[in-house]
Amino acid sequence: MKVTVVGAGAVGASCAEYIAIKNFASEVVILDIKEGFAEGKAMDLMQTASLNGFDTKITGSTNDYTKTANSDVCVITSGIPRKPGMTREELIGINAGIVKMVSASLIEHSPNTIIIVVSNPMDTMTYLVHKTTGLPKNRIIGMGGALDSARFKYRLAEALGAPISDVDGMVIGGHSDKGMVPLTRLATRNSVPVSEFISEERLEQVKQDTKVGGATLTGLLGTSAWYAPGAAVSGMVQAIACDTKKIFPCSTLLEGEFGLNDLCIGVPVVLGKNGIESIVEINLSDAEKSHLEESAAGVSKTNSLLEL
Ligand SMILES: NC(=O)c1ccc[n+]([C@@H]2O[C@H](COP(=O)([O-])OP(=O)(O)OC[C@H]3O[C@@H](n4cnc5c(N)ncnc54)[C@H](O)[C@@H]3O)[C@@H](O)[C@H]2O)c1
Ligand SMILES: O=C(O)C[C@H](O)C(=O)O
Repeated sequence: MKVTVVGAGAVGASCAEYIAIKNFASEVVILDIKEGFAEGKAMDLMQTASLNGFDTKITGSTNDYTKTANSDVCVITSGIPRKPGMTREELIGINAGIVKMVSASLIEHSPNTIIIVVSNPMDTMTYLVHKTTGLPKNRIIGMGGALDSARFKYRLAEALGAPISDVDGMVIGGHSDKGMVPLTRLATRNSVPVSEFISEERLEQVKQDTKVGGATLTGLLGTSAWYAPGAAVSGMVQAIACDTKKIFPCSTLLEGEFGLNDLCIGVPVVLGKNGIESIVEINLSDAEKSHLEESAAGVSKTNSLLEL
């Protein structure tokens, strides 16, 4: 399994590190436009191999896409991150051009690749890759829900006073401060609905804290987060590499599923060797449906800013 990560910045390097540490890929290529940067990150990471016990070969490339040839999975993290006070949507102007150019270059050298889009605004960037590359829909996957769900579980565990491993939950909808739909009704502690343990008010607080998870970290760090994003991507790449058929909420092109059309937004999907193996159309309550529709309207509004 060969994986390319475009963007050797905070998120790209974290993706490469977690993929390598999990030791399921034979090769990871990191590519960046900044001279020598990807090569430096790759060398630094390779010098952790004997310490962390992995055999994945990591190499770097300064914008030379021939080095990425025949990648099975390509992860796009290139682009600017937000600063405190900004929304992800404000990044569209710069990131759309980068994502369009990068995805075309990747596909030129790896026509059979599966693409995972990370750059923000992620749902719109995923839609852009659909509109401009012609790759089949199962091979274009946006990463947002896996991260948002991890943050949801972190907040749930905090509220419950429980270990995170005892908690399960999922966030669907757009990867934006307003658009996330944490499914509190379906969240559990060891199979028991979390509503058995905490009040509606506390659960509402968990929901709100989850939705602004990225903004909270951006406020603390001065730029957006990277560890959990990298770990979330590595989990998705592993599911594809090992054909696990695990369910992740991912941004995918909807063609009638959940009553939505012509946009990419986070819904549960099965990930395996073909990328998105299927969309899992779970039953939503009326309130959840209307939150997902509102979220979709927000994503479509951002999509309309694309010059297609
Ligand atoms: N979807 C998510 O859940 C999620 C999570 C975290 C970050 N992000 C997004 O990921 C992106 C990257 O964040 P970061 O913190 O790593 O930023 P960063 O600035 O640390 O890294 C971005 C890298 O992209 C490189 N780059 C820019 N243009 C390029 C091009 N044309 N070709 C190759 N490389 C190029 C830059 O040189 C830089 O090294 C941002 O848009 C951020 O909002 C998304
Ligand atoms: O918050 C951001 O802008 C980055 C990313 O989308 C995140 O959720 O961490």
